[in-house]
Amino acid sequence: MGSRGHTLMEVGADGVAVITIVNPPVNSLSYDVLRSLKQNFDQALGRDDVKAFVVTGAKGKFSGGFDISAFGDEEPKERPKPGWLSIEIITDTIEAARKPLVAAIDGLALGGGLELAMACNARLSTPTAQLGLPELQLGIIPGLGGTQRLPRLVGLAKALEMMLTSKPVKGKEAFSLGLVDGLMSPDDLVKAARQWALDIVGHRRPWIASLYKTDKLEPLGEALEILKFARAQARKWAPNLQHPLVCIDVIEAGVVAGPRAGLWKEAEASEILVKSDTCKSLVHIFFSQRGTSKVPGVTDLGLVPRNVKKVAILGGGLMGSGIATALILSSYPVILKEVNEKFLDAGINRIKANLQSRVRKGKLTQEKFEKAVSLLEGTLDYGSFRDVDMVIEAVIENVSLKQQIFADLEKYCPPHCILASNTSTIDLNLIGEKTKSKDRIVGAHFFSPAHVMPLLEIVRTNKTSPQVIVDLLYISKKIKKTPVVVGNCTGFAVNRMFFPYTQAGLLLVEHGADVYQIDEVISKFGMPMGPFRLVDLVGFGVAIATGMQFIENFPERTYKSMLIPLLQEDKRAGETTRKGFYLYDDKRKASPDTELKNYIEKARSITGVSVDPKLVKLQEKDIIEMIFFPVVNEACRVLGEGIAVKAADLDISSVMGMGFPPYRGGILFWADSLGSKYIYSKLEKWSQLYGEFFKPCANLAARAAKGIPLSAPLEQANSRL
Ligand SMILES: C[C@H](O)CC(=O)SCCNC(=O)CCNC(=O)[C@H](O)C(C)(C)COP(=O)(O)OP(=O)(O)OC[C@H]1O[C@@H](n2cnc3c(N)ncnc32)[C@H](O)[C@@H]1OP(=O)(O)O
Repeated sequence: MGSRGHTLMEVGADGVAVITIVNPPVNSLSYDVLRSLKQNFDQALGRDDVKAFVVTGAKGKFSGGFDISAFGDEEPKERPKPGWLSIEIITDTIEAARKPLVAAIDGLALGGGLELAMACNARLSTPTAQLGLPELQLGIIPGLGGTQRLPRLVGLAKALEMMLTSKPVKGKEAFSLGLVDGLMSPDDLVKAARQWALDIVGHRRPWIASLYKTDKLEPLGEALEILKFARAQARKWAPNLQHPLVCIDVIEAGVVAGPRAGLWKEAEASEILVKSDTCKSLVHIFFSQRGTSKVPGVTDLGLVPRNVKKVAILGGGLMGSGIATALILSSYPVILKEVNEKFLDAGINRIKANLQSRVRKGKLTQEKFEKAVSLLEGTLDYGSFRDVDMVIEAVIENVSLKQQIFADLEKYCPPHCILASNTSTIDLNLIGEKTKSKDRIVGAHFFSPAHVMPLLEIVRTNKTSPQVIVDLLYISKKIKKTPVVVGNCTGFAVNRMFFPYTQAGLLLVEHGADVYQIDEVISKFGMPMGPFRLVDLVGFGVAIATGMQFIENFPERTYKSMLIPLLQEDKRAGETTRKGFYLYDDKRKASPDTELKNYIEKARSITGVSVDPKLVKLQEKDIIEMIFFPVVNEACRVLGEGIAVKAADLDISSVMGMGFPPYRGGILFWADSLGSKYIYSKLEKWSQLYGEFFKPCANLAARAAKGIPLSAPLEQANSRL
């Protein structure tokens, strides 16, 4: 690989050496950049005409932090021992230099970027720059002194909050916290930083080494209490993760034994964490999330997204109103169409309620609320569809209704208008059957609640034009969703992969496993909720309707249980009826129901299944495998059929669509950590014991036979067969 960035140094007549980090797109700190920085620095330290330094980043960005793609470099020659970077370079060379340094921060200073800035003797930033230490999101801790310097600049409580939540602060807040010393406009930034540096030289401003500041640190007793509280929070928020606790330990070492001891502990812990499975998984998620918008044959054609100025939404129900909320929040004018005044009012009120809830949580100002509402217009006919650029249909899942709607849309919308459906299961070719506009029909499958959930499944048929996909990819970025482009099939990628999730649960329960134990184990694994709590939330009406789709399309591998229909017969249809697999109180808190066993017995007698003693006494590991391996199996099918472009897209879909724990890297990344052979052999065994539902698919079987990872590209798997 070629050079990964460098720094540029320019020495002015004023005696200030300005070092600029140049490594597009985010000026990350690669080893090349760090080496170049050190060279510049060493050189200028020896020059008599240099009195002081300013460090800044090219093109309005200070630095996005250490180069994440270099995490995997096993033993780079540049990293001879722990602490080489953070102690020898950042602390003993830069912070301890005989000439002062000022950081000029525009755009962003994240992770190692902010850590470098904190080692400078002062920091100036623009009011909108983002400053933060998001390392925990990657399974590591700040490793260039951030755990030591941030608490000394902003106090322990705030520093812990910033590190544990990974959330950056804006320049303006950073100034009020004491993290930066002055705010400047982007145009004045470097000039002001030069002057600041000269002022330090001339003793007109203090020469501060952040590492030894103590005025912001809380007194020891209080500090220990804060750390204790943070530990309790970290255990509660992320019970499966070690590194937040390691971060707190490292911070504590600095507070108790002094910052140098803290630096050493930080360096040693970083060395271990960067090699951990958690870090590898989270780095995989970081790059995979950015990779979903690179679609071969679509985004490599040089197409430019068209300007979508106005969107129409059909249907103001839960989905339609959520989608409208997401769009107006991102400044898209929206027309909401309903069939009568009553439904239209209800839809508009739902949208307003979505926005108001944001205002209440402090996430939206009243002014922005009003602006968003002003972008919304209600209608009962197609009259105003003349100038819309995109329509999203979000009516009930009824094929003939949708066919009629799309035929109407073709008549009333301009010929360039994108015709999208939010269907979660129905074949798009069927929906567009009565039109001649198949090239502009596309699926825009949002997840409920649409204004909150981060995933957008973009479904293309073999007729959808690449331009339409490019347009939708752009819109998804604008409305802050992660897009994943998938092919057309029953359930598309997410619902199809996860339909065995509930089914596996039902199969286990009919064979004697316990509903509540399954949910508990699966939650502990890291899912937001187990299969039974989830189906209660979704509601049995929807669950049965989608179940029917799967029975129709994949009869051989659908486990047919009567348990949910039996419960529904008794008006137990999930959370909305206060009874499903759980009982719900006024506050929607779920508790187990002793009556459930009667229904299970009845279901068992209908299916003719008897209790299997082995499945009554399942270990945690068995439950996890029996619930998730069928999901992995379906993911392999989706991949094998080309419904998903690459395995990483399914990892992102599982994390963002279903809440699969990101620190396990997504469904297939996790599966690969166990091995295709192992998963195959388990599924094969269960399929003999419990039927076709578990039968490994051809793609999985082929990979297991050759020992190829499930995430390896398809050509690789095929070519070696
Ligand atoms: C030792 C130290 O303590 C360890 C560290 O510093 S770890 C790194 C800490 N820094 C971070 O976690 C920041 C990570 N980056 C981000 O959050 C976001 O990329 C950002 C806010 C900087 C920019 O966001 P945005 O403008 O939406 O652009 P985004 O698409 O995310 O990134 C642009 C490109 O830069 C890459 N990139 C961003 N940050 C990177 C980094 N730190 N290292 C390597 N590549 C990076 C992305 O992969 C993407 O590449 P692509 O164009 O090939 O897909």
